[in-house]
Amino acid sequence: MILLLDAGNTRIKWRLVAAAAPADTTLAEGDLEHAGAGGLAGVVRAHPGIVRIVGSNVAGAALGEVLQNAVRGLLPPIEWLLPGESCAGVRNGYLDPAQLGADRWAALIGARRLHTGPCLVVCAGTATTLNLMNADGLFEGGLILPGMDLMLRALAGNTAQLPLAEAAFTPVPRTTAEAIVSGCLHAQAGAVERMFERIAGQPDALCLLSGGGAGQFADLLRVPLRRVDNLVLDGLAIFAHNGPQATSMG
Ligand SMILES: Nc1ncnc2c1ncn2[C@@H]1O[C@H](COP(=O)(O)OP(=O)(O)O)[C@@H](O)[C@H]1O
Ligand SMILES: CC(C)(COP(=O)(O)O)[C@@H](O)C(=O)NCCC(=O)O
Ligand SMILES: [K+]
Repeated sequence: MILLLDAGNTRIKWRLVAAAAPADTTLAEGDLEHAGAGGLAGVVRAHPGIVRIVGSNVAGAALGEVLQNAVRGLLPPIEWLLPGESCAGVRNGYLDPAQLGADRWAALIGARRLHTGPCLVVCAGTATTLNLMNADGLFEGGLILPGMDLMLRALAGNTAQLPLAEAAFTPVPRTTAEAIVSGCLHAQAGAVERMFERIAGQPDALCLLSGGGAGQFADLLRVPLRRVDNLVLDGLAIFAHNGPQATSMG
């Protein structure tokens, strides 16, 4: 079995897949808090038969080291996905390919397997990223904005009168909490819809939406939409089976 790790800025998501391709069957999955990252050892011990760990990490080298130290002596070094020029049919259009977040790169690799038409790959996590990929598998570029929770916390933490709001989306808000929540949801959904306009006229254009925050604004989106549980882990599974092995970091 291969243990896949998606270390994001809020949580570490993990998934177990078979060592032989195709790896589209999830054998087990879960998540760890950053503070509990050492618990990766427990995940490995609880699932005998893991032979490799393949991961992406955008949460810093220190967290990568904690994860690596947790499994030292149990398994070979974690193979970290590092964004490059191309992988599994996806080409990286960033001016400096290495500058792209490893999670965005993995999500694009996962997306390409699910849809070969033009797509907007949206990952709603700590940050929300919107990534445009054309029908040839070229990642053309994309956007980064604060995720919904970050937007809410930025308002609460930097104003005198605004609370950390909890409310439902309301078209024309008449309370502060509704105004905040609806404003931030419009910002998330609006960014998606505006970016999707770039491909909307093309045949088979699709928005793929993934990430822990996806459920907060999925219902608001007026675009052809497919929800995917975790595109980053999907892409890591493909990388694990197709990509170069044994890249270590941290
Ligand atoms: N159990 C959970 N723990 C933390 N965040 C959660 C949970 N369930 C949903 N969320 C939402 O998911 C977001 C984090 O999504 P995730 O994809 O894990 O982010 P990241 O990849 O940046 O760590 C949070 O901002 C929150 O809105
Ligand atoms: C944009 C991100 C912070 C998203 O991280 P996440 O919300 O998934 O934790 C991460 O992909 C990142 O640090 N990217 C590097 C810069 C870039 O992709 O251009
Ligand atoms: K994200």
